Amino acid sequence: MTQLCDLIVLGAGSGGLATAFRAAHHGAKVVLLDPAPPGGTCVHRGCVPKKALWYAAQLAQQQPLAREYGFHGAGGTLDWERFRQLRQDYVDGITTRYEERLQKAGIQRVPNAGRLVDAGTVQAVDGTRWQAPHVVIATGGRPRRLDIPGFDLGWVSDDLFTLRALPGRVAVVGGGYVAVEFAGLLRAFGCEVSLLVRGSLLDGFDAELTDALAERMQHDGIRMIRPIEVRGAHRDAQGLRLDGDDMDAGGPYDAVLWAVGRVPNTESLGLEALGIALGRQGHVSVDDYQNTACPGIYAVGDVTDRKELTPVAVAAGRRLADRLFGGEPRARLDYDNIPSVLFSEPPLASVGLDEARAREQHGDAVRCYRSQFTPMQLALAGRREPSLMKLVCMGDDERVVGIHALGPGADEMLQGFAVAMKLGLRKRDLDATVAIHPTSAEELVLMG
Ligand SMILES: Cc1cc2nc3c(=O)[nH]c(=O)nc-3n(C[C@H](O)[C@H](O)[C@H](O)COP(=O)(O)OP(=O)(O)OC[C@H]3O[C@@H](n4cnc5c(N)ncnc54)[C@H](O)[C@@H]3O)c2cc1C
Ligand SMILES: NC(=O)c1ccc[n+]([C@@H]2O[C@H](COP(=O)([O-])OP(=O)(O)OC[C@H]3O[C@@H](n4cnc5c(N)ncnc54)[C@H](O)[C@@H]3O)[C@@H](O)[C@H]2O)c1
Repeated sequence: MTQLCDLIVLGAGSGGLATAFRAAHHGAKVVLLDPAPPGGTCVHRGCVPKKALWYAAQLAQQQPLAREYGFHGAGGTLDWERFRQLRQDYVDGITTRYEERLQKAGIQRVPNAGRLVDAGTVQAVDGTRWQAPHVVIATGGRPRRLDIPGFDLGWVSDDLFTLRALPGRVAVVGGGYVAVEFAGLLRAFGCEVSLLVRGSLLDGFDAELTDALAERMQHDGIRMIRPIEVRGAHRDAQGLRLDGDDMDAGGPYDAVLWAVGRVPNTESLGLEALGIALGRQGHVSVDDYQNTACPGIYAVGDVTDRKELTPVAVAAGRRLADRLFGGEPRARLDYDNIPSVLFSEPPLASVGLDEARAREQHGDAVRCYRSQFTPMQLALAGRREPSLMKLVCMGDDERVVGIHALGPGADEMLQGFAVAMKLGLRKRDLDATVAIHPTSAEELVLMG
């Protein structure tokens, strides 16, 4: 028998949950399918457990600084198993709260994968069917696996969250968010880390800041091997070896982390039969309103080819539910100027255009301001570990089109500046703002 409802959501990750909750809030009868516990990548294999690792890494890094400040006996090694349990308890708490909220909101949760059998009908793997005028695809993605010999000898990011012990020597392959974050985290916990990068590091971020970050990572003991194309992996008596092109891939290693991007979960959804086009990498193509080519079917989050960030999936899902059920026919997410933070050491925060893209688009109308300084907390201990901040401005009235910050605190600093940019920030607005002293953030309003 086919059951009827107003909205079917495939996937209970960041995007699917946000869509379902907002639609239910507007009074829609919602069915939410996911074979996994609610939370998706962010809660179980992404942002949340990663940020827990980052907090622990920050504490590890504060210990030498405490000694430099004169603390005696500061320090100690991390009880990995205790920390792993704390992290898991925290994640379990989020999952439980989601389950309670879903029940309270009257959302029917189905612990099964689903696929579309026609435009408004979804079938779960056990054969149960639901029908609705609206179906949202929010099935997210998974780590990309390369078709090269020995790939299975290594880990992907999901595997790092189940580790019972840390490796000694580890190779991280990739140059994006996951590669750089995990290289930094593993290094902070004392692993010997090599980062093998095929092309540019952190494409899309401002090159001046990524160069500074690369320098800092090497200063912290991460061995950077680039440019290198890794063609496979094998094991010998000493450990794991990577097969590179002309360049020496280092090694032997105890572990390899493949961090070579992510692919969307779109294969078994029945989309092609409905005329829904998939992009080159398998993403669902959507318009500005999250509509696919098939009326009544929408997609949000990592399954689309937009920025793969939790707040993006959440915001797109909420806007979509407001449009379908909240009486806001023009509601849609503005994908411009989305801020993001890379939880490296130190963190790298960025919103808007980097200098290269700004110059591509606006030529000589671009003017950049920058400030390089050692934060007081580090300078006090005699360290020279500069932070770098940069404003990218455009036109005679110097509209701020990019803000980039690398340094301690950059992660918490950027959100407010991103609001200002959304409101049309000009350089003169920053000049007119009184600084907060002594902070690192004040540099952003004091650039000459
Ligand atoms: C290591 C790592 C760290 C990250 N850190 C950050 C960060 O710090 N900040 C940030 O903003 N973003 C971060 N991200 C990105 C963020 O996790 C994703 O952008 C976000 O989770 C995307 O949400 P989503 O709802 O689109 O998909 P997902 O969260 O992946 O959820 C998709 C859900 O769909 C389910 N599903 C799949 N197929 C089906 C089916 N056929 N039927 C029903 N259900 C199905 C899956 O089980 C899953 O639960 C990180 C990602 C990774 C991998
Ligand atoms: N802090 C955060 O907000 C955060 C953290 C992690 C992930 N994310 C999100 O998740 C997305 C995915 O992150 P990611 O790091 O998996 O992907 P990514 O797209 O950021 O980086 C993939 C990297 O793999 C490299 N690569 C691809 N194929 C390769 C190959 N065959 N050999 C060697 N290198 C190869 C690419 O050149 C690139 O450097 C990010 O784009 C980001 O949106 C966000």
